[in-house]
Amino acid sequence: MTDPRPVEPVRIGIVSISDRASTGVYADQGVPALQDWLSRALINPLHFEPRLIPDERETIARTLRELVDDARCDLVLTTGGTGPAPRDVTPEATLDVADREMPGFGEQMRQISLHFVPTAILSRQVAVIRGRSLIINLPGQPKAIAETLGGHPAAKGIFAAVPYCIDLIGGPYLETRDEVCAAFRPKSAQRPARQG
Ligand SMILES: Nc1ncnc2c1ncn2[C@@H]1O[C@H](COP(=O)(O)OP(=O)(O)OP(=O)(O)O)[C@@H](O)[C@H]1O
Ligand SMILES: Nc1nc2c(c(=O)[nH]1)N[C@H]1C(S)=C(S)[C@@H](COP(=O)(O)O)O[C@H]1N2
Repeated sequence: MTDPRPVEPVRIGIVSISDRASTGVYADQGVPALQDWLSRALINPLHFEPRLIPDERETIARTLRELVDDARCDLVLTTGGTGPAPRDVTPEATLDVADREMPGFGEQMRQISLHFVPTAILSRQVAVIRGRSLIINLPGQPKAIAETLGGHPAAKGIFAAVPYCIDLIGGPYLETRDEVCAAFRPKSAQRPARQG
């Protein structure tokens, strides 16, 4: 049996949080790296809402509220500002806008990242739900984006759990390309395969 329903469009907020990239000291690689990975992983038509902002708690929280409440994003990914330096405040700002915490994402990202760098434990990244949107922090190193979303042979990437999480909070049905990211859903939540 094939699924006759059209692939649902998805709205994704992408927030690069960097003092230096946002003031032009270096070119931002966060937004392009996130857009590249998501465009390869997802079959759905994607609408991106990109933002490049400094490491300021109020600015980060305001941006996240705007992306969820006004731009109606189903998913928001941030990159940067998760470490222990005094200006790293992304997790605090994310918790400021949270309805609920999703601790498994941060736990799994640190597990994955330990297969790449011993300093993985320095990332305080969190994930939360606000309304019907999932917000996830990723580390600032541009290479950490593909590492945490896609994973390592020894540790599954976190994106595998994102589609089912978005189902459960009432968002669109995310469909992935298995060669980039094999999403996992319980059998009862799976739709029939697509033709072709
Ligand atoms: N948006 C970005 N674009 C390109 N490289 C970045 C970006 N964000 C971080 N990096 C790189 O990853 C490193 C670690 O990221 P982190 O978020 O800790 O930045 P930082 O040292 O606080 O500096 P800044 O906030 O000015 O980017 C940075 O020092 C930089 O080399
Ligand atoms: N997958 C992955 N995770 C990673 C890293 C990385 O290069 N790859 N860098 C680590 C380092 S060095 C730090 S300081 C923390 C926090 O980074 P951030 O402040 O850029 O968010 O993320 C860690 N997690």
